[in-house]
Amino acid sequence: MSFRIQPTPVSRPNRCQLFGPGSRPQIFEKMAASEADVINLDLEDSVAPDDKDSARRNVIEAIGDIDWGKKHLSVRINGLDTPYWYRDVVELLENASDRLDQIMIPKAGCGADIYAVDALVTAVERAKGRTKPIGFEVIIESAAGIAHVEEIAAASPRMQAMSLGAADFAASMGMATTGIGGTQENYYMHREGERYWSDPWHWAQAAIVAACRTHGVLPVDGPFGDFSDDEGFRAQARRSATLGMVGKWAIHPKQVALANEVFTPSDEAVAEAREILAAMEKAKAEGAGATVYKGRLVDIASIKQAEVIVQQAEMIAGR
Ligand SMILES: CC(=O)SCCNC(=O)CCNC(=O)[C@H](O)C(C)(C)COP(=O)(O)OP(=O)(O)OC[C@H]1O[C@@H](n2cnc3c(N)ncnc32)[C@H](O)[C@@H]1OP(=O)(O)O
Ligand SMILES: O=CC(=O)O
Ligand SMILES: [Mg+2]
Repeated sequence: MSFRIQPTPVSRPNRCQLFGPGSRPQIFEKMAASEADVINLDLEDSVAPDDKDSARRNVIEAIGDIDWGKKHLSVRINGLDTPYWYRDVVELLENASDRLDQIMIPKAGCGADIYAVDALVTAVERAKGRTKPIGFEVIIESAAGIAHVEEIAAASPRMQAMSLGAADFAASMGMATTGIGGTQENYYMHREGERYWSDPWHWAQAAIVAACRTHGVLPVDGPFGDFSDDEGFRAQARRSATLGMVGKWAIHPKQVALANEVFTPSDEAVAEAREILAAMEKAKAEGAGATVYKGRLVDIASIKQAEVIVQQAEMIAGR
């Protein structure tokens, strides 16, 4: 640990981010009524080129007209390699109501990408006298993005969250798959006639978590494409939670409950974490820095581990 204290990310539940195409306004009310913590209205890859202008209008209208409750409301703009993104930013910030919380920048490739969007957002905010600063979330979904993940996490005080986008990431890396997240048939170890599947997303997720935790940004797992595979989704989400991610996208409403289930600490996990804290209080009172809990070592680091779980549970309960 450096002498510099690890920054704390924004304190809000981010267990599930529900996506919906901006070109499909019929589902916006359903998105608002869902149990997702974050809503992502999409102007990017789920919207066909001919629908970009109308999707932008739909989204701007819906931000003001629909009751989004306590949800964190985000719009995914188009990538900086397209002719659409600057209009997305300008029209959103000139015309959308203050209910808009965040914009999501896809295909972030370097810190300068975030700087460019920040400069434009800041100029429009000032010109329009917007007093609520817009937050940023980004998607790491290219070779360049993962190579520059730390400078991206540090690129702006607006940065709140960072997701792994498995689909574009796989394409950019030249991975031999059309699957979006989850187990990949050919990614296995072989031993004595048996196959043992490994996790091709692991290293990118770990890099994202490390960059996010260094700079006080929420790490999030992106899409799981096969929405008929609940157990596959759960397994992917559990691996992400174990690595330190705080939530996962839902690309279909049936994935919302699955994400909430995995990223809400269970009663058992919270009870055990509280017991560890109590055991360490007792140890401290007795002048010890380490003790035994259920036959295993717990020490001062265990306090920090247990606090992660308790604080996450309390934040979710208090939302
Ligand atoms: C790789 C990436 O970039 S992922 C992020 C971008 N992609 C997206 O945003 C895609 C988001 N998802 C969708 O567009 C849709 O869920 C699809 C295309 C996958 C499936 O849509 P459908 O064929 O309509 O799904 P299905 O028939 O199972 O829908 C069941 C119900 O959920 C509703 N629904 C579908 N998608 C959503 C959604 N994203 N949010 C809320 N409700 C939804 C449907 O309107 C339907 O409602 P009803 O029962 O009242 O009629
Ligand atoms: O945008 C998300 C992705 O997986 O690509
Ligand atoms: Mg993508």
